[in-house]
Amino acid sequence: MSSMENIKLGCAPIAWTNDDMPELGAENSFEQCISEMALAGYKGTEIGNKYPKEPETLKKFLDQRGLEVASAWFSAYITTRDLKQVKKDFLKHRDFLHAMGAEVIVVSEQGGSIQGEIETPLFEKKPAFTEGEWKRFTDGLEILGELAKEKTMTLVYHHHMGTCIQTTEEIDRLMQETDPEKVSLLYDTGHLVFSGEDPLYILDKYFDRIRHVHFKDIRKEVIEKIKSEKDSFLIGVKKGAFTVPGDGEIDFKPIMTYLKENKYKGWIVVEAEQDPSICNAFEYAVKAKRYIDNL
Ligand SMILES: O=C1C[C@@H](O)[C@H](O)[C@@H](O)C1=O
Ligand SMILES: [Co+2]
Repeated sequence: MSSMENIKLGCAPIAWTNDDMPELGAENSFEQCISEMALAGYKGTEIGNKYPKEPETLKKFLDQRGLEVASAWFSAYITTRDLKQVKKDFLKHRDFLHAMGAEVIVVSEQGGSIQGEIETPLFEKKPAFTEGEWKRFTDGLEILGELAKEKTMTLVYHHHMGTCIQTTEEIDRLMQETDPEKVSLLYDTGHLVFSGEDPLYILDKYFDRIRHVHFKDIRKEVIEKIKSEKDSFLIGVKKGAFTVPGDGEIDFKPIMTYLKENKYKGWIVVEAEQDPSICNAFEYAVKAKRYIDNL
């Protein structure tokens, strides 16, 4: 028996205005973004730079459009900054998400990350943790996971291109060396396929730890070019590496079937950063919604 009963479909604002490169979609306003998400039929959103920072204000805007907050990204610097400061920043983020009614907190370690470096080649300069950094990272992440649990929330770790947790081996090690009670996994189809990983293998292996899903597709020919031209992650995004489900290379049918048959409970967030002046955010949000509804 497959079921959509426990799955909520959300949309990320990154297609309207890109948080990593705010010049992409600078012309799109917050209200346009959330109105178009709601019009396209989504039930929730993640949080972008243009969203109001005050929970009551944000709630009012979202309630008017029938949208909930699914989660929001937290850049952790466990391996490079004082843990006291990391915890302080995380608590602020946690409490904001809690006030917004979210149940999961997206975390990505940015110590050593090259994802924001526009001139650094993505594949050639991929970072890796030293043995010491692995220990510092997993210990620190479990501490953040405990802080999430204090509010009955779940830390979901976002594997990501250009970071030290990108490949199957790195995800395996992270899963092995952290307590499932403290660290869960965010499953992002686009990042897995971009990196050359098998998304169904990861889904099946870690289904019990996956508590949040990002659906994004890739354009294979663009990724081949990024590799041959030694582009950075950000240049790759500008060139159109990512697109919405149904518009690229990934077959979402077996992924969706797996999630439904195994009664995945939580959010699936359509997240496809690309240049909105080339690929209109509303048009692509509608395209993704139709494709997913038909799966
Ligand atoms: O979840 C995400 C958040 C973005 O800021 C990030 O760069 C993107 O690729 C992603 O998957
Ligand atoms: Co993502």
